[in-house]
Amino acid sequence: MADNSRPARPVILGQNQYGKAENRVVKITRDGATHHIKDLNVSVSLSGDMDEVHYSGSNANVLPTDTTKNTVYAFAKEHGIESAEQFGIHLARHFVTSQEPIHQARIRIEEYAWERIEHSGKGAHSFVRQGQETRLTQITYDGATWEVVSGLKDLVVMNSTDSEFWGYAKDKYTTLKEAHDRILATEVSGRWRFGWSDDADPMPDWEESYAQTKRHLLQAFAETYSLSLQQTLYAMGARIIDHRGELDEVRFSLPNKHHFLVDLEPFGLKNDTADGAVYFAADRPYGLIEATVLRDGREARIPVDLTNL
Ligand SMILES: O=c1[nH]c(=O)c2[nH]c(=O)[nH]c2[nH]1
Repeated sequence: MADNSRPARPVILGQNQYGKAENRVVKITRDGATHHIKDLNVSVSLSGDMDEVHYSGSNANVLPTDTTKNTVYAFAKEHGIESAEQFGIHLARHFVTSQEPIHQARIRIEEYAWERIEHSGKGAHSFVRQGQETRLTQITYDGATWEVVSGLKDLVVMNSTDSEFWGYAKDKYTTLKEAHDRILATEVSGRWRFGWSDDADPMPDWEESYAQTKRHLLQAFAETYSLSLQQTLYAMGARIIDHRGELDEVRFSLPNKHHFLVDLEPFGLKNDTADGAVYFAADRPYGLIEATVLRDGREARIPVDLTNL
């Protein structure tokens, strides 16, 4: 039998800690048609009487990192998230007081702030992530003709309801459950091409055009009851083409930022969308939905791959 006892070597274990890092937890609280959101990235790090797992591999003192992850999601559902500080204090106290070998818990939390999208539709469940998007433009001139393509990237938006996805094609590899109430979130990358091409014609008001195009995009996102991200994309593009006569073409690349309902049944907790739920915000893989929306009769010139622009 292998001798796993502490080797007689002039070597000792120094500081050590362990836990589950970057638990992406999104808690929606429903107050009638008004939703509130808490979006956290929670990292748990525990330390204490952990010599044996390092020296001999005995796991007797090790609360699995998987358990620390489950605790984060279960606490979000059971106790809610009032503030990152309150949530972190609650978790740290739990680990230190419930597991004798754990002497110290360090909980690090990043919180992502969301603002409401003001719009004239019903409900208050549409949000835009705080922080500026990056505004973009590309100008091409051959001495006679101008081409101006502007746009933005890194604009993160979410609807916490009014999104479904069902009735899709199925084959033997399909496992996705149909969704009748899901979160729809994306990080918008969009480009729009101006019709203006000739110095003899009046130039568009570039600043006003950007502000209004962004506004229409956000409002279409907020006001569209979505059966797919494809439908929402088209609604955003169509609204821009309808309202902004200076633009001929819009192209969007929309990653579907999946939010999965966490299964809390094993802990006796019901987690369904109807009364405010806890989600795991996945970062990859992600669906990627891309399309061009054109003014009828105009040519599509924005490159298919927006990273080339
Ligand atoms: O809005 C969506 N469109 C899809 O094409 C798709 N595919 C998928 O798995 N989920 C979704 N959601």
